Amino acid sequence: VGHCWRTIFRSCHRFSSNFVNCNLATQTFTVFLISNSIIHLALCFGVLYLSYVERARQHRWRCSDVTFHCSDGVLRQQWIQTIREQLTALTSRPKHLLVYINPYGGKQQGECIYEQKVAPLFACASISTDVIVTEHANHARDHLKTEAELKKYDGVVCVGGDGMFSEIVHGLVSRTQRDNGVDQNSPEEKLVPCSLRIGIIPAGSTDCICYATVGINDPVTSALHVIVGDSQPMDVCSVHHNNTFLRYSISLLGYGFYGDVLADSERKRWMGPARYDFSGFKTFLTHHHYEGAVSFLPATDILGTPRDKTRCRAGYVTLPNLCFCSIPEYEVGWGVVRGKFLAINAASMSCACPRSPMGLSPAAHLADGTTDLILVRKCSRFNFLRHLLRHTSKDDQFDMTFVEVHRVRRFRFTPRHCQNDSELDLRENGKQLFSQICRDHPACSCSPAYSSWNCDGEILPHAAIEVGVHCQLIKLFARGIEEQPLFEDLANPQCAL
Ligand SMILES: CCCCCCCCCCCCC/C=C/[C@@H](O)[C@H](CO)NC(=O)CCCCCCCCCCCCCCC
Ligand SMILES: Nc1ncnc2c1ncn2[C@@H]1O[C@H](COP(=O)(O)OP(=O)(O)OP(=O)(O)O)[C@@H](O)[C@H]1O
Ligand SMILES: [Ca+2]
Repeated sequence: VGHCWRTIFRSCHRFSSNFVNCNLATQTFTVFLISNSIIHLALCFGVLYLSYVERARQHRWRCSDVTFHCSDGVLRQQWIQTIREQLTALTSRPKHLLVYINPYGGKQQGECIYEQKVAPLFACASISTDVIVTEHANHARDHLKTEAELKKYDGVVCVGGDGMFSEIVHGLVSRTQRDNGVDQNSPEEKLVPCSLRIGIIPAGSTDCICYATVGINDPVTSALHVIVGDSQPMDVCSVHHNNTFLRYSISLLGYGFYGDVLADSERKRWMGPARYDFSGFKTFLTHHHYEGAVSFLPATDILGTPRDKTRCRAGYVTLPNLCFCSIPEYEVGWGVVRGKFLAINAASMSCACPRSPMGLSPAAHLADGTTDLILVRKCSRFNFLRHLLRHTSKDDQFDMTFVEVHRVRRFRFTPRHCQNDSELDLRENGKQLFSQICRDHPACSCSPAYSSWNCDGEILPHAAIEVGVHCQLIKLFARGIEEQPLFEDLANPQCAL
């Protein structure tokens, strides 16, 4: 027994000092905290094997093993029973998951990443899975919307990028609204939150949702967040045009620069993730601006502003905002900005990604019911480059005379020249007109009348849109970015999950 305790205590530092509370006189003990980290327990010839989650550098999590020897059979049984009881008490952990793999996302490694890195971990944690490798775009969305037997599952996992995640969100949100008789076409309707959590195994080009909710794009780390049953609520924006539902957005709604980058990059999918840099460079040189009016409802009843130095981190709790405000009621508080813009961006979360580790709006929150509306007015190429460059450092990209940022609950955009339903025709005519003019004056610097909205990596068919934020409509298997412990501290008790 003495040897057993020594082994345990030698291992304690890896979990927590509270790992074992032992009374040697009565030989009673309790195990706590550690159970959060354990993902597998096995007994073989009197030896107890535990697999557990351990933190590594830069928000990475890894799976490790520890072995306990105990010659006392009764004590051994007590240990196993206690740990099993603790594990059973962890009801937030998923047991059965529905997994969708996009074999064509990012560098087309989705299937390989899942088979080699994720499936073995799920098996080790006794999680059963139904796996669907998608055969075409919107396969996962339509399956979730109409066919999937959702009652069988504790969560849905997607292996792919932001586009694949967006499919899952559209499938789940639409299904939930249909099941609850909610009309998605009404912009004022309060949507019903989805009950199933979503896991993202990053295998795309940007993977911004994963990066901004976990802190790193690493399939093993994301799989471990699913296994331990983390839960991170997230805001979702609904986008409408003339009382018709268009799409949901979770990360970026971008008109002008990011719309044009996406439109150009879609034609270069064969380039893989590098297409964004190529199209980004090209769009930067093109330097188009767009005219229009942005009206918005500022979020006045919240703590924090987009210019704060605070960041949305794990453990930051926001109460769900129960008032999804109907437009007429709040018409009074709306502000309007008119002008010529290089970019109009709405970031419902930081949009941090490897290209921009702090993101488009570093202080944005994942689940506060607001989106940060960033307006970049027409300026010189040099100034726009300065603004873009600040996304790659800690400098404040909003501290420039041509940039303004508002934390809002709703907003509308109306492009200049926009007239009701004929907007699309105008868009086409506008393009023709523009190309005609530019053929006639090749050196002119005029811009086309319309850009496109980049809605989480999808192009929207209308320029005039109305957007509302739905607070905490979905939940992810994540916990937000954790404050990073020093590497020396990783073996410290405070580092228990
Ligand atoms: C000078 C370097 C400046 C770098 C500035 C980088 C800022 C990058 C901010 C990225 C924000 C991504 C937000 C996430 C959006 C996702 O829902 C969506 C779907 O995956 N991804 C994109 O639309 C993909 C959007 C990808 C946009 C890439 C833009 C690259 C710009 C490059 C400009 C080069 C100018 C060089 C001049 C010499
Ligand atoms: N089997 C498939 N064949 C073709 N397209 C698919 C298939 N499955 C999913 N898709 C579509 O592929 C698009 C891109 O996928 P995904 O988001 O996984 O990768 P990505 O675009 O490289 O990454 P990111 O969105 O992070 O930039 C998605 O919009 C999705 O609808
Ligand atoms: Ca938000």
